[in-house]
Amino acid sequence: MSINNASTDSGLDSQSALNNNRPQTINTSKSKRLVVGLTGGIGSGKSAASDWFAEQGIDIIDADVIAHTVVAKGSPTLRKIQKKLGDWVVDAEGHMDRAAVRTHVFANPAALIKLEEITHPAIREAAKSQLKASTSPYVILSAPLLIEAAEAGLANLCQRILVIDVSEDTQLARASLRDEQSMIKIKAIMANQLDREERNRHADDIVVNNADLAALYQQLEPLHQNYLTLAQQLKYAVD
Ligand SMILES: CC(C)(COP(=O)(O)OP(=O)(O)OC[C@H]1O[C@@H](n2cnc3c(N)ncnc32)[C@H](O)[C@@H]1O)[C@@H](O)C(=O)NCCC(=O)NCCS
Ligand SMILES: Nc1ncnc2c1ncn2[C@@H]1O[C@H](COP(=O)(O)OP(=O)(O)OP(=O)(O)O)[C@@H](O)[C@H]1O
Repeated sequence: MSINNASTDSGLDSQSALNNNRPQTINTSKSKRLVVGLTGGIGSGKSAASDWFAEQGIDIIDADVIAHTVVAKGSPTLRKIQKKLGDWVVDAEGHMDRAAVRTHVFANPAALIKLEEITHPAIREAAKSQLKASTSPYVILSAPLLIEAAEAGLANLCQRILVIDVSEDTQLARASLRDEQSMIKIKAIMANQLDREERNRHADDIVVNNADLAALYQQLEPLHQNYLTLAQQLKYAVD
């Protein structure tokens, strides 16, 4: 069953684009909790957007953070990766050698698949338990591969998808400035992510983050109000 957002006026202007192809509906059969999936390519501004939602009191579940936690030193997930890819994935201190793994998997599609087959189920399980523990009016689930990793099922946990959209030039410039990584490495990661058009097609809401942070926050405010309304409707929906 799905319910309509009674006030179809979401308060969004044309710049803070609601994806017009998508009705303001939410699937109540999934959960009585509104989970908004937040996604975008590398360096698009997911963390900047998450930080703003967190300031509004919204719980954030960050798949990137979980992805780091599940491969902690001595974890079963790291042992599985080591068994699958080789002992070289672990450094002398027993930590995952992230730079070595990154270089290897983004140049070897088969190795990336092997890595994701191990990490994605672990990320999903951890995300599910964080969802259970969360208490805010709605929850943001931030994941770079929300749409790509359909088999990992993160998108299945979400009622709506919010995409942070940015031009590829801005993406490259911001990601390389932040990580001090070469354009080539960032382009290799981008090649393993959806292109903008395809990602935007899956969006319920789209925020364009080509300008400054103030412009980003200005677009997030009406979305936040809309999510609060949808969360209330979902809470009291009758199946
Ligand atoms: C390959 C790894 C070791 C590189 O680690 P590193 O510390 O250099 O990068 P980090 O994890 O901070 O990721 C940086 C960015 O790369 C992108 N990215 C990460 N994993 C992937 C992937 N499997 N496919 C495409 N892009 C990815 C994301 O935009 C992410 O924000 C690491 O990203 C990893 O273990 N990836 C597999 C787990 C995964 O899929 N994570 C994404 C969360 S759903
Ligand atoms: N509107 C903006 N104006 C200026 N800088 C920005 C803006 N949005 C984000 N940034 C900066 O760009 C960089 C990338 O943003 P952020 O870390 O939020 O992206 P991300 O989508 O979380 O990236 P990743 O997928 O790599 O984790 C950061 O240094 C951030 O401070």
